Amino acid sequence: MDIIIVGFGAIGKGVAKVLHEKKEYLEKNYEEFRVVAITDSSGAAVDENGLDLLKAIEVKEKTRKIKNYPEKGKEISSIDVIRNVEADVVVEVTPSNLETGEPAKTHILESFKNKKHVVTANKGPLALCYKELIEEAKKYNVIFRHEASVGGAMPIINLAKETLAGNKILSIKGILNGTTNYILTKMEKEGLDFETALKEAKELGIAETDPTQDIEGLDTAAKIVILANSIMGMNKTIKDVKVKGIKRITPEALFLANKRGYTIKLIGQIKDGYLIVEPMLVPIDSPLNVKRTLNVAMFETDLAKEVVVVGRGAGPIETASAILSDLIHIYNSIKK
Ligand SMILES: NC(=O)c1ccc[n+]([C@@H]2O[C@H](COP(=O)([O-])OP(=O)(O)OC[C@H]3O[C@@H](n4cnc5c(N)ncnc54)[C@H](O)[C@@H]3O)[C@@H](O)[C@H]2O)c1
Ligand SMILES: N[C@@H](CCO)C(=O)O
Ligand code: NA
Repeated sequence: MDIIIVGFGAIGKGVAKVLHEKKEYLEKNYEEFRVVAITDSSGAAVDENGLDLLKAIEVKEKTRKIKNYPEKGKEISSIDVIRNVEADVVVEVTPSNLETGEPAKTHILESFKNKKHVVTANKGPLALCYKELIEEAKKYNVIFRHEASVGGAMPIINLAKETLAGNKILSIKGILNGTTNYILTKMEKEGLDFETALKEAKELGIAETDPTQDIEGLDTAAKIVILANSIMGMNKTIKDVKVKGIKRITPEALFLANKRGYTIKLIGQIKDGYLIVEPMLVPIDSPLNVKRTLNVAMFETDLAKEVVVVGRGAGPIETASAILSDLIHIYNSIKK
């Protein structure tokens, strides 16, 4: 199966690393998953026989520009690669823009028009025009998967759509941002100051390209909009979310909360049609009290009753895990 990776930052490189590591596994159980093009803001590397993924990662890490890939690098836009390079699937992992959804929205719609399936981790277009994307995928008869867009490696979207199929999801409450959970945990457990904890999160490759999206709760807001629309049948946008971030939370506030048997977490919740993101007091022994980059989601359903999932919500390899599972789903759907 031939793949184009659009965006070659923390997640794009994570996908390349995982596809390289899992090469034998994939050939034995499915077929060769070849990356025939990789793009970033500088241009692209294109090889219809499949790029050398370790070389691509090395070029990006050394020169920050994938167009410097030897012989196969060129100055060409992602749109032209999507239009002109033969491939089965586009993996869209450019930065999430929560105002316009671009450039991802155009990349995704252009992929559909060119009969390419899409797997994305990008929250922008999903939070701003979910219905339009689903309708366009149907119109061009292509598969559109986005497990990585909420909770990273933590199974949540496909879990609700597949394993909990038939259930009515009555409410969802959880921690859906790894960066803020990492910062709150480091402040609480190690007394680290906010800026140092944020710097560490950036070094881990878990923060957004613009980390204010994490800190101000907008990343979590985008995710609960995606959940509301994709697994609860709503039609919401990010403007429907009441959002508060964690800027005001201090190590002292966490210490005081601990003294009373609580911690403080950035909670996103969807209940009775309302979408809210705010720091909340959480009992120390609550299933919501997960640490560092972990995410957690508590579903209330009509048949299965309460279901709680925990997993790593961010990180290049962890997020690539969700992208790989969506790629395998597409393989199983088109090649069998
Ligand atoms: N980092 C995580 O843990 C994580 C987890 C889940 C989802 N995501 C989402 O995955 C996406 C990528 O995140 P990241 O951490 O890799 O970001 P990043 O900033 O590390 O990388 C973004 C990449 O996109 C490229 N890019 C920017 N504009 C482009 C364009 N027009 N065409 C092609 N490439 C372009 C940049 O050159 C860079 O290579 C984001 O939407 C993010 O919200 C990230
Ligand atoms: N910056 C996001 C990445 C995962 O969407 C987080 O910290 O959870
Ligand atoms: Na997920």
